[in-house]
Amino acid sequence: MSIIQLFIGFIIGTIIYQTVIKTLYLYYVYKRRYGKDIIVLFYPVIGWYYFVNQSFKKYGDSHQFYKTLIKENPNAKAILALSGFTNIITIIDTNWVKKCLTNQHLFFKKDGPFGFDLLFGEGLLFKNKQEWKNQRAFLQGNFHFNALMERFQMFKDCNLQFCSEVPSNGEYVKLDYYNEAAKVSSDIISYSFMGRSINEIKSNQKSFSIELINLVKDCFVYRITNPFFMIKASVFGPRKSTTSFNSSTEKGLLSRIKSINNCLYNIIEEREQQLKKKYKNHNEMVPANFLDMYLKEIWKQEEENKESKNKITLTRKEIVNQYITVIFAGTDTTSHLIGNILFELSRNPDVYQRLQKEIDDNILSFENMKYEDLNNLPYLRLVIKETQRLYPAIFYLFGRFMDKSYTDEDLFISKDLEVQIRLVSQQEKQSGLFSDIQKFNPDRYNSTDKEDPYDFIPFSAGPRNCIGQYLALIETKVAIVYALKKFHLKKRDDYELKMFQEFVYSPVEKDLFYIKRK
Ligand code: HEM
Repeated sequence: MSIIQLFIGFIIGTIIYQTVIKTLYLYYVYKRRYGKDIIVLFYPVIGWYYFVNQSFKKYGDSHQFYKTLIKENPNAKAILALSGFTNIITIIDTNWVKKCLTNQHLFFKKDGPFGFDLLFGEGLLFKNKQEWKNQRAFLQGNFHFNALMERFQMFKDCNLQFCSEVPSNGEYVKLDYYNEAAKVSSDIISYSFMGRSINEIKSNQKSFSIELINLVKDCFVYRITNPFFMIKASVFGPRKSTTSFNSSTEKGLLSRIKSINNCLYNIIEEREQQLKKKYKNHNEMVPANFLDMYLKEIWKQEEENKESKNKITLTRKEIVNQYITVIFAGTDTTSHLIGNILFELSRNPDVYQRLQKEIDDNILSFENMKYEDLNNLPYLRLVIKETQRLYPAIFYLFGRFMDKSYTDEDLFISKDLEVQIRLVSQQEKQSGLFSDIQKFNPDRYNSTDKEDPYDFIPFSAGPRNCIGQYLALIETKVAIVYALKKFHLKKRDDYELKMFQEFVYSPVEKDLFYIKRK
C-alpha cells in the first residue's frame, strides 16, 4: 500500500470515526440520560452554516431556525448537533449556562477563525488557564471606570466624525450608520491602545483598522464556510491547518495577515525607540496608552533579566495579538449596538421623544457634557438593554473544550463535545417579562418581575466576561447623546429588516433610517 493510499485511508477513517461512530455514541448517552430535554440535530459535512443560510433565505433571519426550535421546545436544556465534522453541545438552560460560566476554568478555547493563532494566539480572547489569568490581571485596570473617565474627552472627540458627511442644508439623507459608528469605535480603541498616530498608517491600501476588521471577518467566514478547510481542520486541528496545504485563497489571507502584523511590529519598534530616547530607565516612564504600558513591562523584565537571569515572559507578539484582539472584539460589537439603538428610535416615536427629553433635561450641550452626566440618564440605560435583547451582537460564546468530562447531579458534558454557551435564552420562551418579545419596549426592564440575571447576558458573565463592557457602554451613551443633540432621525418605510450572523448578528441593510443635521 502506497503512502498516498495510507494517507487517504487515514482521512476517511478519521471522518467516519468523527461523524458516525462518535456521534452515535454521544447521542445514545445523551438521549438515555435526558430524553426530550435534549434536541438532536444532524448537519454532517455541510455544517450548521448551511442551515443558517437556509434560515436566512426562508425567513430573512439567519437565526429564525434556532429561535423557532427553542420556542417549540421550551423545556429543552441543550442542543446536541453534528456540525460539519464536529459534535457540538449548545447549552440553553439558564442554570446550565450559569454552571458553565462560573466554572470557566474547566473549559478552554482552541479553535477560532482561519489564522487565529497568527492574529490572536497570544491575546486575551484565546488564552487559557494561568496565562489567561495573568493577562487579564495586567489589562484589567485600563477598563475600570477611573481609567475610562480619564479618556472621556477622547471618547467625545472621536464622535465628532459620526455622520460628518450629512449636509448642513437641512435635508434628510441615508447613510451606513453601522460603518459610521465603527469608525468611532475603532478609533476609540486604537487611540487607547496605540495613541493617535496609528491613524496615519495604511495596510493593503485601506485604513489600517478597517483593513484589520475586514481581514478578521474574512478569516471567520472562511473558517465556517469552506469545506476544504473544515476537512483539514478536523484532521490536523485548526492551528496546523492554517499553515499546511494552503489553497490560493488561504495564501491571500496569510499574506494580508503578514502585512498587518508587519505594520504593527514597526509601530511597536518605533515607539520603543522614542521611549528609550526620552527616558533613562523604565521607572521614569509614564505610560500614555496600553502600548506604553506593555513596553514599560518589557523594559522592566529586560532590566531584571540582566541581573537575575529571569525569563522574559512578555513578548512583542503578545502586544500585536492583544491589539488585534481588542480591535476585533470591541469594534463591530459596539458599533452595531449604537446603530441598532438609532434604528429603533427612528421607528418608535414615543421612546425617541422620551429619550430626547431625558438627554435635553440633563445635558445642556454635548461640548460641555461631563462623565458624571451619563449617570443621569436612566432611560437610556433601559433603551440600551432592550436593544441588546432584540439584537444580541453575540448569540454564542466561542467554542469551549475540556480536558475531562464535567459531571454533577444535574449536568453532564462529555469531553468529546465542543461546548457552545448561548447568551440569549429566555426571550424565545415567551414567559413573564418577555410575553411581547418582538416589541421594542425598554420599560419591560422597569418591571417588578424578576428576571434571572443569567437569562440574558450580552457581555457574558462570570470571571471570563467581557473586559470591555464598561468601555462599550460609555462609548454607546456618548454616541447616542451626540446623535440626539446633533441630528434628527426619521423612519424609513421602504426597508425590509433582514438579520444575518457574520461575526456579529446584524441587519443586512445598513441605511435603515433617515438622518438630518439640526
Ligand atoms: C456591545 C459591545 C460588546 C459586546 C456585546 C461584547 C461581548 C463580549 C462577549 C460575549 C465576550 C465573551 C466571549 C467569549 O468568552 O467567548 C467578550 C469578551 C471580550 N471582549 Fe467584549 N463585547 C463588547 C465590547 C467590547 C469592547 C469595547 C472591548 C475592548 C475594547 C471588548 C473586548 C473583549 C475581550 C478582550 C474579551 C475577552 C475577555 C476574556 O476572555 O477574558 N469587548 N465580549
